[in-house]
Amino acid sequence: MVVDLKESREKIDKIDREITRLFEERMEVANDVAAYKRSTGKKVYDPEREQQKLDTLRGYASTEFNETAVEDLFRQIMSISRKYQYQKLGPGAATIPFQQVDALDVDEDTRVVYFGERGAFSEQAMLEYFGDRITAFNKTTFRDVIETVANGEAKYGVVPIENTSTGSITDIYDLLVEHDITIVAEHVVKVEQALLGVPGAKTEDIKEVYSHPQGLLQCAPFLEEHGIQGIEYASTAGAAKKVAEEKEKTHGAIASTRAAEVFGLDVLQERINYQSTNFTRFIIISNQKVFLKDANKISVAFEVKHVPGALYNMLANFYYNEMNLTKIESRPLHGKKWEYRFFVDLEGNLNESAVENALATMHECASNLKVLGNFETK
Ligand SMILES: C=C(O[C@@H]1C=C(C(=O)O)C=C[C@H]1O)C(=O)O
Repeated sequence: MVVDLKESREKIDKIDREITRLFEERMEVANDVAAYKRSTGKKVYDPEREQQKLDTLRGYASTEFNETAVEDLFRQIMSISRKYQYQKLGPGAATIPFQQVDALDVDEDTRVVYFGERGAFSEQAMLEYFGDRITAFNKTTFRDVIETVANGEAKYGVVPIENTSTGSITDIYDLLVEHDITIVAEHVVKVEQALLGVPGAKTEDIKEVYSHPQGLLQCAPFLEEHGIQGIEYASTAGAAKKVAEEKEKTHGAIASTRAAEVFGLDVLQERINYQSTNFTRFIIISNQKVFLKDANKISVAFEVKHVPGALYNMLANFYYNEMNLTKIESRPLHGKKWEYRFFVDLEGNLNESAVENALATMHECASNLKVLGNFETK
């Protein structure tokens, strides 16, 4: 005979009430443990003890399904217990080698390196973020920008990391883990492409345009409509420079209106990109591990073992600590076939106990965990 639903639910209600009572009793004990740890300076997280507990509890389960389920359940319970302990201990319980600052250290002598040529969108991002009271210079490859910051030749660097139309700029992700640098800020630029030509030229004169492949793609309908041939070039601002040097009336460039100013070109037509929501996110990097007090996004990189559940357990740290995951990206690990490094963006500030808790546990679940930065996103 089938048991009545009402009857089953009443049973479940009773069991759940008992589980809640026991859970609260357990948390009371965790409070005692926190007090003990505070007085002895012992670390909150004890992975050996947790592993022993999981093994023992699995042994109590009567089916294979329940073995996994019990492990899953107690991973969560212990994570919550740790989160509670970190809260009781207050900030600084987990050691994160980042220093909070009220503002970034910037003055007229501060050297800032940006990617690309003058007039590039990276330069625009830099000027919008820092203003012009800095000492700016450029490097034409991502690697050079990153190395210039890593070795201290520049205090800050500005590079693109993501575009709304084309996605992540993966080279930057790889370079971020290769060097000891930190993301200290981000800045989003609305990318508006313009048709530039030599002074006096008209749109009808243009037969060929130079631009970065992205620029050509973003303006493809315009080029087709006007019967203009697109030719790929290293960067948008570089294309503007080339057109200015050639002084050929039939040659144009797709670049920013700023590039026109820089290289003395005319803006023949503004906003020729067909997608109006064309934004690029730039990051400001530093070789100092600092974060601003209003920082609300954390970027981390990590690797996990090539075993079932490895990524699940890693991501569970965020869920258990109520950290909203806003982006995940994976990049191939060199020398390891079909294995990946993960890049995750999370909402949070390094001062929060939930974040400290998550990071302390993440260190145990992953290898080569690197906090790439904690910065403000608007
Ligand atoms: C409660 C403790 O702190 C942490 C939480 C645990 C738990 O909830 O069982 C176990 C080990 C520690 O990582 C403890 O050290 O016993």
